[in-house]
Amino acid sequence: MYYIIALLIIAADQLTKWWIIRNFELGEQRTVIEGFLYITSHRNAGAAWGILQGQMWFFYIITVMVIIGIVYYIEKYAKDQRLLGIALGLLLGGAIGNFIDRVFRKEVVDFVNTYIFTYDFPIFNVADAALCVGVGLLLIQMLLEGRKEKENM
Ligand SMILES: CCC[C@@H]1OC(=O)[C@@H](C)C[C@H](C)CCCCC(=O)CCC[C@@H](CC)/C=C\C=C(/COC)CC[C@@H](O)[C@@H](O)C[C@H](O)CNC1=O
Repeated sequence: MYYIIALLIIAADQLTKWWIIRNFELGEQRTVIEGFLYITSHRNAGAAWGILQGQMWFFYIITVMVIIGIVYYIEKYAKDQRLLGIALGLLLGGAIGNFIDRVFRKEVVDFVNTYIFTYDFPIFNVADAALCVGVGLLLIQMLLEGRKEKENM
């Protein structure tokens, strides 16, 4: 079930990246919301904030470990915990989405360019957004889990 979430994320991620590559010159920018949201065709051969540029083997190893860990957790724990399953599905989709880029393109296609309170946030893509939402949901799940344990004490 949660694999469907991952598949939807991968499809949305790869479709948007494909659309960007077909319709945008590298570096081309189009305004969506003046001063807040732009679409900018960008490439990143590293991880968040462009760290570890070109370290593809490192990314392959980390991503494969992340994917194995997520599938293990889905099989073991997400049967009865919906929020956990959704978070893991988002993380799985995001990790695979960027993994596909790294394997076939040796770099990740980014295009969402937001200025959050004038801070030029790094340009990201659907896969990154899914990863971040997944991380956020995991944190919420852990907080809820912690509270439940306290109540049961
Ligand atoms: C989101 C994880 C980044 C993603 O990790 C992945 O692929 C995973 C599955 C594989 C990595 C090799 C391992 C994780 C490295 C951890 C990391 O990097 C610190 C994460 C902080 C994060 C909190 C969760 C903040 C937010 C950042 C950004 C996302 O904002 C929405 C900026 C994204 C832009 O710099 C964009 O150029 C990035 C480019 O698309 C490649 N993306 C990746 O490497």
